[in-house]
Amino acid sequence: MGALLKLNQVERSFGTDEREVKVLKGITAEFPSQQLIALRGRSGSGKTTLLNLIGGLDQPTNGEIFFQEQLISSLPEKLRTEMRRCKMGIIFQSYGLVPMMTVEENVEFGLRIADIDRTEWKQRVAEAIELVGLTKRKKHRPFELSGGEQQRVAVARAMALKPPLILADEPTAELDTRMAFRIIHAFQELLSQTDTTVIMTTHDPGILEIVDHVYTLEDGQFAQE
Ligand SMILES: Nc1ncnc2c1ncn2[C@@H]1O[C@H](COP(=O)(O)OP(=O)(O)OP(=O)(O)O)[C@@H](O)[C@H]1O
Repeated sequence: MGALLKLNQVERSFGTDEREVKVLKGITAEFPSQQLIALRGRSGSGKTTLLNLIGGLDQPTNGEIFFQEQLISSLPEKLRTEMRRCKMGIIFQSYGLVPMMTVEENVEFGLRIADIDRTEWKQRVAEAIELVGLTKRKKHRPFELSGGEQQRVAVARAMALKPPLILADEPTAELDTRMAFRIIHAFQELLSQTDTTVIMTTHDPGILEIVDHVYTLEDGQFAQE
């Protein structure tokens, strides 16, 4: 099989005419399976915009995005949602947890909507919650947890799915160094056992050093490394 994800001259602008802002100006790249990839760039450089496009939460102004060799950038919203639920783990602050559900229920819900066989739920949920160190808090609801703990629930929800692609926007931003590396090692373990690729935004120099590849967004394009 070819690359897991291909971006072909992807552009995204916001606004029109003289108020138009060109955020992404032609991104071309290929991302294989089983990679831990970091995306960096200064504030406003378009990292979140790019993750939204890859996750099908937004569509490019021009250009194409292929995921598992399927052109996803022009799929209708319903199909993009289905693809995201089944094949992507999303760790974004705005892609929130369900407030009325406990930690366990939130992680299980991700499996339910992805149509994962019910017999696998219990073990996958317990494993993922253990990986992010929240076993003692599994009966709590999100509002009873700190920001960093909520972020770890989102990580567990994505990890339990074991999807081909995990997209994570600053997944370690609110965590202390020890917990941040625990999460990164959990990503590494997942991708050594499955075909998962993780694309995450980060500014953390320690993390940038241990990932497989770093892409830097500069002036709407990937800078040459
Ligand atoms: N829906 C939108 N409408 C108008 N402008 C937008 C929209 N979304 C993003 N932008 C603009 O696009 C630019 C890039 O934003 P984006 O959130 O992708 O940056 P970022 O690199 O993730 O920044 P940060 O590191 O601060 O999170 C910003 O100038 C932002 O104002």
